[in-house]
Amino acid sequence: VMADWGKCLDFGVSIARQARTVVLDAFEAQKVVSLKTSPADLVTETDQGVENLLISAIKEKYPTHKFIGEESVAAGASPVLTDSPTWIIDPIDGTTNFVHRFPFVAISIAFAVNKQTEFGIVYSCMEDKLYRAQRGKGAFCNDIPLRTSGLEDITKALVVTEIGTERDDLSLSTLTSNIYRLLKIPIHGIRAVGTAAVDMCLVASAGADAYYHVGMHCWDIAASALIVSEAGGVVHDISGGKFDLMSRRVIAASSRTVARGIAQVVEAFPCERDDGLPDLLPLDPKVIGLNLTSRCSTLVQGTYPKLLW
Ligand SMILES: O=P(O)(O)O[C@H]1[C@H](O)[C@@H](O)[C@H](O)[C@@H](O)[C@@H]1O
Ligand SMILES: [Mg+2]
Ligand SMILES: [Mg+2]
Repeated sequence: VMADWGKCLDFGVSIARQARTVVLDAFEAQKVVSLKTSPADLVTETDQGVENLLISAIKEKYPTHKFIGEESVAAGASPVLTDSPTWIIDPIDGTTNFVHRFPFVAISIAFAVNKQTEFGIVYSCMEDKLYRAQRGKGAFCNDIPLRTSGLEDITKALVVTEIGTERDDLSLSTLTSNIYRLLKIPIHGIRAVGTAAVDMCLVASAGADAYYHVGMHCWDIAASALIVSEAGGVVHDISGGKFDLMSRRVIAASSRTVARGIAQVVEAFPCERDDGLPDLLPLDPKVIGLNLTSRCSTLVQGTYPKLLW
């Protein structure tokens, strides 16, 4: 029988609401900003404070549960997802927006058991939009049911993506040529809100038709990936194959057709998986009928083979 994690979800919503008041109070205040992996990868005391607030509240109620938190990982914790009940937390998604007071900042909380996401919560703090989904039970924004646009025709798509924090030539040339190739399809347009979690919730709520990105982390999208699929959307790897939460690549879309259209023109740049495993080629045996057993031990330099089906 499927365990009902509904009470756990309710607890998650209650601590997300508490955390939002901390974010709102800090939003106008002076901030101490530190750098992480690049001059564009920022972190503040509020990121760390909110993560500590969430983790200590959860530990008190569920002492055996595990955590993958963005700022805990930045401080050295290992982001390996086991079968144990695990909370995957991004305390502030959109830290650069937060620092600049660009009003799109989200708290993202996902909960996984046996490596399967059971619920996801994304609180877009300045908009006061609390998105949530429980596996098999639909997706909601402030208790209103969500459905994606269902769009099939990519030439009518509004696509969201992110600029990310990479500033090296390979990442930036891949990223900008992806935008160029998408616009040449043509599509209606491209937007970047500055938080992956909100980008994906826009797909779930039909405000956009697809989101794609290479370089974000599991904590950015674990919650919103479930919200998109519970809203009737699809979530795939950037190649069009099977989505892998730890691979740092994703396409979330209104339909498989739109996802396929994006997979055909965008390319990935190599980036280290969240779980530190050697990068698996995004080959979904079902999709290409291959019997793949060995892992791809080295990154395929440049771009991944196109997986068109
Ligand atoms: O603001 P954080 O939690 O660091 O997440 C952002 C990430 O750092 C950026 O690289 C992405 O472009 C954003 O979409 C993430 O939201
Ligand atoms: Mg984030
Ligand atoms: Mg963050």
